[in-house]
Amino acid sequence: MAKKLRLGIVPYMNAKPLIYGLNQYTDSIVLSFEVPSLLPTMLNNDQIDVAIIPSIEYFRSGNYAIIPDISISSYGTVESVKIFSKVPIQNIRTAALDKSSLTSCALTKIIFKEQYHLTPYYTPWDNRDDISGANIDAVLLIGDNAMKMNNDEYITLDLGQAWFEYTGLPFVYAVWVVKKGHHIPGINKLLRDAKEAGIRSVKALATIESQRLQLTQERCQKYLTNSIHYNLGKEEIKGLQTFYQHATSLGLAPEGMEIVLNKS
Ligand SMILES: C=C(O[C@@H]1C=C(C(=O)O)C=C[C@H]1O)C(=O)O
Repeated sequence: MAKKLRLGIVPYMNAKPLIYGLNQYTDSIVLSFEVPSLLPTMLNNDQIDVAIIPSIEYFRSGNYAIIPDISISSYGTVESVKIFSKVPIQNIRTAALDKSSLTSCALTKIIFKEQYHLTPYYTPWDNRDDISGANIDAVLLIGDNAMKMNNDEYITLDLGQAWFEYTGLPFVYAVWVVKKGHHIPGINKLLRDAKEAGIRSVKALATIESQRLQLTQERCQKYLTNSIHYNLGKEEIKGLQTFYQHATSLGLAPEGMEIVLNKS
């Protein structure tokens, strides 16, 4: 029997439209679900062949080629990448950053430093911990945990919105990648077709996710159609390059990396 293609993907609602169309390939594809910060290591260790990885990691590594036309992005409000603060944003002195994230941790540092002139003391955050009892001013949460948080108890900052106000550009959180030189015939088309099928089925997906997360169907559908975007066109590439420039200027990524798209 031919070896199955191993895909690594984040477990959050935002990624579901990208994999919905792959359900029909259970004989030839196996999906592994893991938090974004761990997927690059799995790819490097050859535990998987293709992965959705945090965009910052693409620039840190230099070892990957990006599958064209697909991303997890926002064009303004993202809803699921948020600072939850106990104090006004300008007064944050200690901030804990979701350990599951890499890109949004970098984005937090960029927005805090460049927009708010803040350099808080940063610590990692395990999202099983209790925020109200923790000795920190603010927490960055991403994904389903951020969606499920009660906004009323905190001052919040939506980082997709903050980025858009700052740059006028979309923000790219994650991209599908393969290791450079790892030729997987047909992978670009397979993942693009899957994305298109997922987007066509977004209503059904929102219903499934609303039950899983105990959120309303309307909220899930709005999130998957208005907040999260799945293209990687000219504007998103510009957003990605602009993020990379800010990241290098703060020492969060090495200089000299190029955007390389996967050919097959
Ligand atoms: C928008 C999101 O994008 C995610 C954020 C990531 C990060 O911060 O490293 C990585 C993958 C994406 O799934 C989210 O999960 O809320």
